[in-house]
Amino acid sequence: MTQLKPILSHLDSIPSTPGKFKPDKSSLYNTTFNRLRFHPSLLPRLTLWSALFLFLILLFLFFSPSGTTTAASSATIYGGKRRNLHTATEALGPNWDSRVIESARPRDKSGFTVLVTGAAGFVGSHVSVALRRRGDGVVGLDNFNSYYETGLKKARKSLLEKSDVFIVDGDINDGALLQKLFDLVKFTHVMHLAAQAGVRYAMKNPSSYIHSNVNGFVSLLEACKTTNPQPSIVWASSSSVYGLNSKVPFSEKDRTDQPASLYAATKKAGEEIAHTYNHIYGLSITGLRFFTVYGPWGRPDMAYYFFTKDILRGKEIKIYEGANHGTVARDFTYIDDVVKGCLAALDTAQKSTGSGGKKKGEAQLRIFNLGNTTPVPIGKLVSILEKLLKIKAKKKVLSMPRNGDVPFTHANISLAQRELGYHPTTDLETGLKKFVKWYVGYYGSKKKISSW
Ligand SMILES: O=C(O)[C@H]1O[C@H](OP(=O)(O)OP(=O)(O)OC[C@H]2O[C@@H](n3ccc(=O)[nH]c3=O)[C@H](O)[C@@H]2O)[C@H](O)[C@@H](O)[C@@H]1O
Repeated sequence: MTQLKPILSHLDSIPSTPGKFKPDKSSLYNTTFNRLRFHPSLLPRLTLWSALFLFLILLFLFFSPSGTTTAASSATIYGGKRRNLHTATEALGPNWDSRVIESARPRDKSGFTVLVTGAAGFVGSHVSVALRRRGDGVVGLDNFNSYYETGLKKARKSLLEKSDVFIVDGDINDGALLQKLFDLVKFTHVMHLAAQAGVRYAMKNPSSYIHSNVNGFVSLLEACKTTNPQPSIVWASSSSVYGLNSKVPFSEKDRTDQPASLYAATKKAGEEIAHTYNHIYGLSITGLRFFTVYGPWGRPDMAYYFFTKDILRGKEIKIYEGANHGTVARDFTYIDDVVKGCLAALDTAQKSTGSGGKKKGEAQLRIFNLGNTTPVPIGKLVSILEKLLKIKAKKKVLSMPRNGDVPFTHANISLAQRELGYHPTTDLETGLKKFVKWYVGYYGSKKKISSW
């Protein structure tokens, strides 16, 4: 197979990292010296004391936490990498503020100005491009963490730059950075897609879920609530909130109090937190429950993605089955359909009602399923991939481990159909065909991939 070009050549970077806060090392001891009158007999003692004093200062600067006492840190969330979140403006890159302002500018006055968190992520990059294409102003925010290959996130960022979308390299937990962004730009909307995703990884790194999906969300809502005017917020919840719910298809009215994973629990917590901020501060908030979103520029931690990789490399793949050899199935939803749902949610979002951190009236609070309504067994997913890749997979069928996975998902989308005009049109085979085409183009020829 010949090498194929990435199919999303419309998608876009400025490397910049929140740097360390530089303490003002002003000469604290100068005044002491000036007050002393010189006497020759004082010289040795003076030298000794000054040296000691200087040593103590250096010792303090060396061992004190980098930054001020207010500097938050996301230390050890990812592989022990310490990252100071207190933002030094200069560390955001040259002319970052003018780049933010430029990127935020809509093509015409009726356009939105949207802050997209998680803009270097799978859904975030697609939504950012779609918004920019129709003329909205878009500023991205992403911490480029190493949960999966950062090269892929950087490649998405480069594509976004080609569409004139600037991504700020920063964390939603960094309140000082959010403040700077909200001071610079009057965002009409926030599309909050930054999250710690993945169901099974929650057993390996639980704190990363609390950090991003709970603390991070609250940090963002705090910034939104105080800014004036308050933006309308649309954010990514998850089908996983239905957990052990057995009533199908899943409707927004069904119970969501039996999460099967910590990931699901943090998304459910997000929905409750959204309720609180809507209730107290008048923020207009719409949550979208995504159902296993897949497609080009997808997430390498998801089954369809690493199955493709492993089939191409001739590596065995594990296919889970439920109790009594029950079928495990997912309501796989193609990225373009989800993007349409996200844009429709932004378009129908009412304004927030609060100002100056105070509620002025009731505000909109919504939740929608964004699924495909056609659950597909995992075995079928694999056979479609085999057909598209023209390679027989080495399969191992085993009982689903107790890892947070749920046996099936199936969306009832009538609410989103009615209120958002959401009509998904892509079946799994069509969507996977586009994914495989992209995958081979992105990673190289089949021959090259299998020799990794
Ligand atoms: O829609 C959602 O709410 C969720 O969809 C996905 O979660 P999931 O549906 O579990 O997607 P995958 O991790 O790609 O798993 C898909 C299916 O493959 C199965 N699987 C996974 C891994 C494996 O080795 N073998 C296997 O059969 C899983 O049990 C599951 O049924 C995303 O990873 C979540 O971030 C998202 O919130």
